Amino acid sequence: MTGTVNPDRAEWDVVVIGTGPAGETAALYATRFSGLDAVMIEPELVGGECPFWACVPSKALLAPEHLLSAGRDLGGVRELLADRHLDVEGVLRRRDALVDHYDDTGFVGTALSWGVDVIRGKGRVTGEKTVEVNGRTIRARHAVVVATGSVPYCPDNPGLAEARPWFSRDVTAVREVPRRLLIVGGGLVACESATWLRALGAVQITMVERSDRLLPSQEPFAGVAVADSLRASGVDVRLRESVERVSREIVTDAGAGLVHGGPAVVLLAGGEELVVDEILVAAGRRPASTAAGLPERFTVDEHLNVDGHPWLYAVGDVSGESYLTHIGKYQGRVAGEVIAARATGAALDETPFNRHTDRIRAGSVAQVIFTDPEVGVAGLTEAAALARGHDVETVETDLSQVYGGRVQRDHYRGRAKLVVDRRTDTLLGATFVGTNIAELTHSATVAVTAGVPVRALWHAIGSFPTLSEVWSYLLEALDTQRMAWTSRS
Ligand SMILES: Cc1cc2nc3c(=O)[nH]c(=O)nc-3n(C[C@H](O)[C@H](O)[C@H](O)COP(=O)(O)OP(=O)(O)OC[C@H]3O[C@@H](n4cnc5c(N)ncnc54)[C@H](O)[C@@H]3O)c2cc1C
Ligand SMILES: NC(=O)c1ccc[n+]([C@@H]2O[C@H](COP(=O)([O-])OP(=O)(O)OC[C@H]3O[C@@H](n4cnc5c(N)ncnc54)[C@H](O)[C@@H]3O)[C@@H](O)[C@H]2O)c1
Repeated sequence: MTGTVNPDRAEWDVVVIGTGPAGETAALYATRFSGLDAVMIEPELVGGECPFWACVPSKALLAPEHLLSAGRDLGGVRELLADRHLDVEGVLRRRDALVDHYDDTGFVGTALSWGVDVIRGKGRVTGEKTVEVNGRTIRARHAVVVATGSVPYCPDNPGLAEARPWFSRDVTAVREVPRRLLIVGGGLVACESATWLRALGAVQITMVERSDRLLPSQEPFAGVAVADSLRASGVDVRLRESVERVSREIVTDAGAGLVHGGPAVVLLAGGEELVVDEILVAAGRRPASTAAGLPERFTVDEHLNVDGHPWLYAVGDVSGESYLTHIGKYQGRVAGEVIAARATGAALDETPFNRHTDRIRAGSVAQVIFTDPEVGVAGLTEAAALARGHDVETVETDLSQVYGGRVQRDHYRGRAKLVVDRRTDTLLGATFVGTNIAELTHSATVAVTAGVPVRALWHAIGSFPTLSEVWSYLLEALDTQRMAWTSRS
C-alpha cells in the first residue's frame, strides 16, 4: 500500500473512503478530541473534487469576469477598460496557482498534521467494518465513512458519449477555449461555465436546457435574470431543447481542458443541426456509491448512518442530500462527532441545535451560484416550501432601488424574495439575485436556521449604504402587503 502508513497495518478506529471536503472533515471531527485514530483512502488527489476540479478553479475563472463586468458598468472605470478583454493566459495561470498546480502535497500534510493517515488506492466496503483497498482488507474498530463524492451524468443520446464530450473537470481545467461550444444542461455548472468561457473568448456558445428555464430548481426570476445576462453577452440560450444525436469523426483525448477531437455535428431535438468544436455535458451528477460498495439506492438518517447501520456513514455528495461542499463539510462534522461520541460511550445529544443531528434536511441549505448576476439562496424556495406542505406568504423587491447596489454599478439589476411560514411567522427561505449578493446570503441562512421571527428581523437593520438594507425593503413590502390584506378583509 502506498501512502503515509505502515503497509502491514490493517486496523484503525475509523476508516474514511474518499478525501474530499466531506471525508476529510469527518476524519478530523471523529479524531480531534476523542483519542481515536483514522485513515483516509484516496485513489486520486487528496482533497477531492472541490479544490482541484470544481469550486476553487471555477470561482478562480469567474472572479476576473465579475470584476470586468462591474467595471464596465461604472462611470470613470468604464472609460479605462474601453473594449479591453481579459488576459486569458493570466487568468489560467491564476487558476493553476489556486489549484496548487494539481499537487495535493498540502492536503496530505494537513491530514498528517491532524494525525490522520492516508492510503492511496480505491476503497470498497466489503462487510461490517471491513474495507478492501489495493487487494488487502483493512478493518475499522468503530466506523466506516463513505465520502466518495459524485460523478457527472451523461444523457444516453446516440453518439454523445462516443464523442468524448467535456465534463466539469475539463471545463474547470480549461487550457484550450473552444471557439464553438454546445452546453448540454442549464443548471449550475452550465451557467457558471458559459459565463467564464464567454469571457475567455468562446465565440459561439449554444446552451440547451430541457426544462422551461435555466436553474430550474431555483426561484423562476433567478433563471430569467441569468438567461437575460447570458443572452446579452452573446450566449444562445435554448429552453425546452435537448440533443437528439451527435456524430464526431475524429475523437482524441489529449487531456483535461483540451478540445477532444475534430468538429462534432449535433442534431437537436427541435430539428436544427449545429457544428461545434466541443460539447460540454453539464446535465447533473449522481452519487459515486456502488464503486465504494454501497447500494445504488440507500438512505441516510439524521446521524448520516446508511440504512440503519450504526457503523456505516455516508457524507457529502455520495449521501445524495445535496451536491455542495459546505453541506458535505457540515455532514462530515455531524458524522465525525457522532462517531466520536459513540466510540467513547457518550450518549448522543438530543437538545435543540445539538451537534449530533443533521438539521440541513429540515430545509436550511444555502448556496451561491456565481453567475453574473450572482444567485444566493438560503433555505426553501416557494415551490419547495409548498411541496413540503407549508402555508407560505412571499414578498419580493427590486434590488435596483437599494443604494448599496446603486453605488456599485450604474445599472444595478437585482431582485430579492422572502418565503415566510404563515403559521410561525418565521423565514423558510430567501433568494437574492444581483452583483455581490454572495455574502448577503448568509444573513438569511442565519435567520432561517435559527427560526428568527419576522417581528425580530424588523429590528435587525442593515447598514447604509449596503445591500443588506434590502432586508428593510422586503419587510416594508411585507407590511404593505399585510396592511392591504387586512383592509380588504
Ligand atoms: C464545476 C463544479 C463547481 C462547483 N462549485 C461549487 C461551489 O462553488 N460551491 C459548492 O459548495 N459546491 C460546488 N460544487 C460541488 C462540490 O464540488 C461538491 O459538492 C464537493 O466536492 C463534494 O465533496 P465530497 O467530499 O462529497 O466529494 P468529492 O470532493 O467529490 O471527493 C470525493 C473523493 O472520493 C474519491 N473516491 C471516489 N471513489 C473512491 C473510492 N472507491 N475509494 C476511495 N476514494 C474514492 C474521489 O477520488 C474524490 O477525491 C461544484 C461542483 C462542480 C462539478
Ligand atoms: N456554485 C455552486 O455552488 C455550484 C456550482 C456548480 C455546481 N454545483 C453543484 O454541482 C451539481 C451539479 O451541477 P450540474 O449543473 O451538473 O447539475 P444541475 O442539476 O444543477 O443541472 C443540470 C441541468 O441539466 C438539465 N438537463 C438534464 N438532462 C438534460 C438533457 N438531456 N438535455 C438538456 N438538459 C438537461 C436539467 O434540467 C438541469 O437544469 C449542482 O447540483 C450543484 O449542487 C454547485
